Amino acid sequence: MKFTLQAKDTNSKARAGVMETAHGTIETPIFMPVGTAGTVKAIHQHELVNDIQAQIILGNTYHLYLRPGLDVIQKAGGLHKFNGWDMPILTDSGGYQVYSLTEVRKIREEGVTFRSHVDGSKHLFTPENVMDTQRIIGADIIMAFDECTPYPCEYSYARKSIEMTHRWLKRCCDRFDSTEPIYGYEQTLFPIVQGSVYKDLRQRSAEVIASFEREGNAIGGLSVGEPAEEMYAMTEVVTAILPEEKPRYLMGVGTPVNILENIALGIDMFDCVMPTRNARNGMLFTRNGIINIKNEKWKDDFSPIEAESDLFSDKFYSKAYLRHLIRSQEILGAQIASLHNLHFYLWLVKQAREKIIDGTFYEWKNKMVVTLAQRL
Ligand SMILES: CNc1nc2c(CC[C@H]3O[C@@H](OC)[C@H](OC)[C@@H]3O)c3nc(N)[nH]c(=O)c3cc2[nH]1
Repeated sequence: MKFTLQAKDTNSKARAGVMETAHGTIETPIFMPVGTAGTVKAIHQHELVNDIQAQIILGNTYHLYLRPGLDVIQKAGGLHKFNGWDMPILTDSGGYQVYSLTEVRKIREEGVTFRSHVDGSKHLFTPENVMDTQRIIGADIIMAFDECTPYPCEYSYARKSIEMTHRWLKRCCDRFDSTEPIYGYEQTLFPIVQGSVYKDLRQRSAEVIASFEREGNAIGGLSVGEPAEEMYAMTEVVTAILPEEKPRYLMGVGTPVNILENIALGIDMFDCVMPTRNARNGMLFTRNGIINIKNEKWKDDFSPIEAESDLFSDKFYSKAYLRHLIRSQEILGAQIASLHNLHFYLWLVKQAREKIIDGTFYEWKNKMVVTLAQRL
């Protein structure tokens, strides 16, 4: 996977670049719609490509391993063939899900045993078998098996945890580098920096991750409930150490404001369930601020969802109609709101990229973060 830096902001650490994968190119900064179980919830493939110009989507090892199962995905010829998305895919390793979705789990040096949240069956994830699983899924970018520490987390626990995450990373690299792609195209492994909210642990983890010299690097263990200032402080510490010429992926982030602030801190790639999950509950992100469409004030507002947007459904449907759909829990409500939010997130990072290239990012970012936080 090749990464070319195209522009760097002079007033911040923001940068614009392009990643080249076996399934196409990705222009950064980029937002990656989350398609946990092999689908971006409520969105059709042609909408992802044509309406919101998504460039890469996410899948998740934990979910896909449990359902539909690796046999189905392998028989299909990999996830791209299975869900018909012939552009780049990134899969997370499942480490986070094992901690966030399962009750009964044990973390050992060997790996993590857990019970499926689907049918209670028992499973073991190890650095080795999670690499094999991601080979079978066939994502272009795969993530190392790590421990995402909770927030808050004792310093002593976080210190022990990064050492295990680093030992697991070595096992991931050994396994990945000694196996071949199954479907004939190259895959890339990203390691993940941990260290909770402790500056010295973040520095140590970033140095160890950088020393593996992989083609891209991720920052984990954030967006787990810590205050935004802590997230920004840790990101700043880590981006000062991760190599400038490799893409940086901040996992699970975030709100539109989080994304702009972290672009300014040198992050290139983002993923978050907020645009789709919150859409289903009626929370719309717009260039003028946040709309809670369920609010009484939109009851007879027949103006378009977002008149300035170039998305057909933003102009075609009214706020009053979408409010009715969401309150009635109509499927169309989830579809319209999810497409709107994803379109907005992709528009926002595209705007950031263009401003970085034309040298106006910093002033634009400082104005936008005020506007985007407004409740309309
Ligand atoms: C939300 N905040 C957050 N997400 C995070 C994720 C992805 C969640 C993954 O789960 C699914 O979304 C819930 C997505 O999977 C498609 C995402 O990639 C993380 N993954 C790993 N391996 N390590 C981390 O330290 C980590 C931290 C996170 N913080």
